[in-house]
Amino acid sequence: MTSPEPGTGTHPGTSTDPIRVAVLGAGGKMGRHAVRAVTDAPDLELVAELGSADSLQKVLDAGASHLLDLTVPQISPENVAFAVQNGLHAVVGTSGWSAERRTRLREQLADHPQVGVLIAPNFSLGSVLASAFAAAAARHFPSVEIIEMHHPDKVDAPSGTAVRTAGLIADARSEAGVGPSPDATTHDPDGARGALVDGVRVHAVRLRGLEAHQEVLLGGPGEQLVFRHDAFDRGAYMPGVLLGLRTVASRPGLAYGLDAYLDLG
Ligand SMILES: NC(=O)C1=CN([C@@H]2O[C@H](COP(=O)(O)OP(=O)(O)OC[C@H]3O[C@@H](n4cnc5c(N)ncnc54)[C@H](OP(=O)(O)O)[C@@H]3O)[C@@H](O)[C@H]2O)C=CC1
Ligand SMILES: O=C(O)C1=N[C@H](C(=O)O)C[C@H](O)C1
Repeated sequence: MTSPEPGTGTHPGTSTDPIRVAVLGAGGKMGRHAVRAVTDAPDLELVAELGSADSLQKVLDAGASHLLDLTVPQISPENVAFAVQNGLHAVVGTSGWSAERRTRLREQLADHPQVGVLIAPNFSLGSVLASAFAAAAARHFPSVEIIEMHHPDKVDAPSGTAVRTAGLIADARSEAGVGPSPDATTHDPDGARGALVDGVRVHAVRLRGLEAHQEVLLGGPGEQLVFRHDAFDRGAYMPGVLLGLRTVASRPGLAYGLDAYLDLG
């Protein structure tokens, strides 16, 4: 009998071998937290730390079984394609994974049916729940808008979380047969109404002092419901990072959103 692949135990941490993790973007703000979290986890082993000057060959030389991508939107698809081609599972926190990029990745995965990839626009449990609750509520309100607020060093806009939330809202409304909000397309000659993502207005604030925050505003006649989530520290994402690393090998194919690994009822 062959021994199980690392990290494929029925329950997290039950396989005998540690999950061998290479962290890409290890010197970045997320990467530094992830390096600590992986090092501290008894069932995980940090085998490689890569920055922008490193060759991906370092991942293979280190014998990694899992790649954790916390880099930049321009390079992330290349990193994940490398993982898939080499039979490594990948957990991806980097933003910028558009529908086109996900389609291309699914095509790559078709040739490697044993490989699992998780693209998690947000690893924080609170954020995932807030987006799910907002999507469930959005079918009952005519108006819905998203305000995402981040530190000014963020390279992309709108945030991956806001794009994902808009997608969930659009799907929920479509399934309920209510369609996009009629209020999303009001007169907007100067672009002051924000980006239109899957039929949902998204406003991006970049402000010194902020970390990562999002509000989904739902409006109906005479009332407003607001779902707000605040991440004050990057530690908020680490339980989700570890859950992703422990689960991805047992979920071949592409999972988009950490909710795929959670029982949200
Ligand atoms: N999913 C989630 O829950 C979260 C996702 N994010 C996302 O994660 C990503 C990283 O965020 P953050 O840590 O704040 O960003 P940082 O700018 O702090 O870090 C990015 C890192 O990527 C590295 N990098 C760039 N190119 C490469 C490359 N080719 N190979 C390896 N490393 C590379 C940089 O290394 P170097 O310094 O050597 O150039 C840098 O250390 C962003 O897309 C962000 O939106 C952020 C928070 C939570
Ligand atoms: O860059 C960040 O900081 C964050 N990026 C992710 C995103 O784009 O949604 C997750 C979180 O919002 C923090």
